[in-house]
Amino acid sequence: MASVVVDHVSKRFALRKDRADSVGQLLARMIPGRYRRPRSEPFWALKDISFEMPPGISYGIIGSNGSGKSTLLKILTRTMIPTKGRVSVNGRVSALIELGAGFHPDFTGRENVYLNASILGIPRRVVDQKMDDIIDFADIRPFIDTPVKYYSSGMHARLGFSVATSVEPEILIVDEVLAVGDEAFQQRCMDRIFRMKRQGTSILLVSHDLGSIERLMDRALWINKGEMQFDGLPHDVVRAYREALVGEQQKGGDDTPPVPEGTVTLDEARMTARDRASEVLLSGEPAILTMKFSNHGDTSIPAHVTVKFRRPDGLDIAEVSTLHDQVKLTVEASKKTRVALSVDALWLATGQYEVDVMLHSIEGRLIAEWHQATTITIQSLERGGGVMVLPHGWQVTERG
Ligand SMILES: Nc1ncnc2c1ncn2[C@@H]1O[C@H](COP(=O)(O)OP(=O)(O)OP(=O)(O)O)[C@@H](O)[C@H]1O
Repeated sequence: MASVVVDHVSKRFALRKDRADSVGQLLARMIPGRYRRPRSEPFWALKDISFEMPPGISYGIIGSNGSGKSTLLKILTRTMIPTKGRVSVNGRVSALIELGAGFHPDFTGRENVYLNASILGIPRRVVDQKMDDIIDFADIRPFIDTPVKYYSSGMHARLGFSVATSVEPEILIVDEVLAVGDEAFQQRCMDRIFRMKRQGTSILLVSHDLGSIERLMDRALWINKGEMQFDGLPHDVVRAYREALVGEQQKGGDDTPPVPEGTVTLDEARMTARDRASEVLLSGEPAILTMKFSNHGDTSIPAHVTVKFRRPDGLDIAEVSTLHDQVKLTVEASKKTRVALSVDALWLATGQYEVDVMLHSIEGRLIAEWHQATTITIQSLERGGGVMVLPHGWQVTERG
């Protein structure tokens, strides 16, 4: 049985249309007998959404602002009732949806941990055992006995996330709240989410961080203006969503002229071992791909670089991009721009591999692509078949 079933769910809000056009109209409303009920119009924030999340499967939900993602999560956690359709959620749910939701402002952080846990049915004895971990992960020890109304939004988010993930849920539902924390904290959150996922927790994560959705989730859902646009593998959903975003940007009056062909050239692309002077790479060793671009035009071009590693038979092995990793880059006019991609380990089997390089403008237009910009040779000391070298170990235990 699926752990989450969303069955033809729609949600209608009443959108108030009672804008007063003048102070006179505003005052007139206050006169007894002249009060009119504000006019309202129905607004469907969700329209006929259906999907199923099997146990242990993690879903990322994406969509532009106001598309209905938070509304869907609120319906799943039963803080909101659907106008049509039904949801069923099987398993112990822990959710982090609104900043500080479930926190009582006058209670201290510690008291709120107990309060939250008791709502989730976690006994006090268990919370006592976990308290130190919860405080440490949230990194708020000096403030744990201070009422949460004095917490910053970052402290709220840290404590909320720490509690929600420390109670060993079967289903973890997280909205974009993580975005308020600093980058180091966001990284720790993503690491913890990933660890929980590996241990079997189903994650439902709303995020604008498309790279994390692609890396960490098993499936993705794109909600567009309240409607289900795409339910599929993260890579496919994210790609379709990105393409739509680029299309919209272009429609929205992107009048930067296309960069003429030949304006940017790739003068060099070379992959070498990071810690020794060698172009033959040992499988698993750190490596650096150095690219040198020349911009022969007289306008600097803010751009994104994408690098794709391929096997000569066309199998895509990996693709990375400054867009996904949110790295800013400008190919300066009449200059050379050096871009280095540092790779911690390429666990590839012995063989030759091809590297393609693409350059896009920030509006998403292809400026140039260099198919087989360089070739890399990998040598592996391991025997065995397959595409990759598997870092591994064996353990044999004799019994009896
Ligand atoms: N209680 C409410 N009353 C009226 N309209 C609402 C209510 N809650 C949400 N909406 C509207 O429903 C739509 C969907 O909102 P929702 O917060 O679910 O979007 P979202 O995809 O989570 O957006 P974001 O990425 O900005 O968080 C928006 O237009 C919002 O203004």
